[in-house]
Amino acid sequence: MSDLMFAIVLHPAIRGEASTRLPEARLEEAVGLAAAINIKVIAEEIIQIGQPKPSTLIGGGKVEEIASFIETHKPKPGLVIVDGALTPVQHRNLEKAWNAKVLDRTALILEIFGARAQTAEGVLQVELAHLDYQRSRLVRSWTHLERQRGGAGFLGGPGERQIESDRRALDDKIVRLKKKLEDVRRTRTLQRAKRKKAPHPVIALVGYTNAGKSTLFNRMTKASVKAQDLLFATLDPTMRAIDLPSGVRAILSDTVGFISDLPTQLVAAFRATLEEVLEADVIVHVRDISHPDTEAQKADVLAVLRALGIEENDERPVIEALNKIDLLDDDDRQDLLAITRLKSEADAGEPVRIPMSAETGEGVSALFDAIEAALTEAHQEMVVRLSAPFGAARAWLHQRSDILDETPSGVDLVIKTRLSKKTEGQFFKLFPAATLANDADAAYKSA
Ligand SMILES: Nc1nc2c(ncn2[C@@H]2O[C@H](COP(=O)(O)OP(=O)(O)OP(=O)(O)O)[C@@H](O)[C@H]2O)c(=O)[nH]1
Ligand SMILES: [Mg+2]
Repeated sequence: MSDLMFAIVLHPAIRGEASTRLPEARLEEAVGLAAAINIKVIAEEIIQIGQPKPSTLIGGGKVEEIASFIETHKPKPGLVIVDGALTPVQHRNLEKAWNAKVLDRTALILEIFGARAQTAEGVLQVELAHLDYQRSRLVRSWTHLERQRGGAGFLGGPGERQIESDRRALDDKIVRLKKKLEDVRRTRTLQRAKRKKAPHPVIALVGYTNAGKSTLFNRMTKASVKAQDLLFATLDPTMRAIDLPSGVRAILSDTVGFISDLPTQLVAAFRATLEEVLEADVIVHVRDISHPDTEAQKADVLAVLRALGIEENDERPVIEALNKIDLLDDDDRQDLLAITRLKSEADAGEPVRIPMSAETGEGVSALFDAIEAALTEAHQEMVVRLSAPFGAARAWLHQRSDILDETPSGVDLVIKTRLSKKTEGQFFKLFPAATLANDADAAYKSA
């Protein structure tokens, strides 16, 4: 087993396949992914592929060359990572030819998520995604075998029955796992419901893996004077209460990093974990602006957000934190600062962009200000007149909003609060007798 620690990483560059990235950068990313789970990469190579081979993807000569490298190299690599998609047949044939374990990109990402998952829910989710992946392989290889056997005229061989029973065993496991996951989720939903009662806005950090989300999370929670995680004992470990410069308390949430070609099984599985993102009041998209593929990474992140159901026309404010400016040379840095200044004035529909460095702290206070501004915009201050009897309406507002002031006015109550457009809509639908008042409202003033 120990030679599984030593790996070869291959990036198949298939001719004619559109990619926004250079194969060199993709290979480098794959090597970085392997390193993330402590695999020692002893060789890496870009494999040019003119015509993908159905049986092995990679051409026969190259397969043999790699086989003999594996055979003779000390220590012998027990793992080959193929940074692309392999069909089940290609997967099996390559493992046989190389006498080594083969992981394609999806399998590699599943391994990493498996190694990183910490909460009970996370572990179950990854396991489920894994089984799902295995099952899809089985199904596809089964149909393939069936076709082959059909041609050769011996249907119903032992291999097929084996696969059938494997598949049933997997199905059973999947059902059991889903049930367990449901139990864990029910508990979490209860916890979330409790948290909902606290009227604090949620700020979600999202971004490509390695963009600097956790570094920024740590800096922001430290920068916030009264940062503490005692407020809600049930918060996930990656959520903290922070106080914004104006004193408004908010919940900051760190999230799992995104990556290009995130396996669909994982997007589905992590939907629940990413619920915080779905319900956040402000989304901070953390970008590694010093990375040569920063634009492609941004596109990937937006694609995953879309897959999660966050559309481009979502009215929620998005702030781009252009991180790692400390790694830019002077010229690039000046250009970036100039462009972001121009942009913030020109494109009203574009996200606010803040150049910053989570490492040095530069720009972090500007980011705080931008978050604060976005929150204020998302949560308009308003004065509402509740006519008697107002008990239910008042309780409803207390549960869902930040009450700034309450003043009796005759038998009525005038409440000053901060509401998002959505909550405002819900409120006036539920309590049509309530009316919007103004600060200048005479009744309010004279009350
Ligand atoms: N030079 C520099 N390095 C940074 C900066 N921010 C983060 N890093 C480094 O970038 C690497 C990744 O940072 P993380 O905060 O772990 O990134 P992440 O987005 O949380 O990554 P995942 O959790 O894998 O998605 C670390 O080595 C950080 O030290 C920055 O502003 N400047
Ligand atoms: Mg992180």
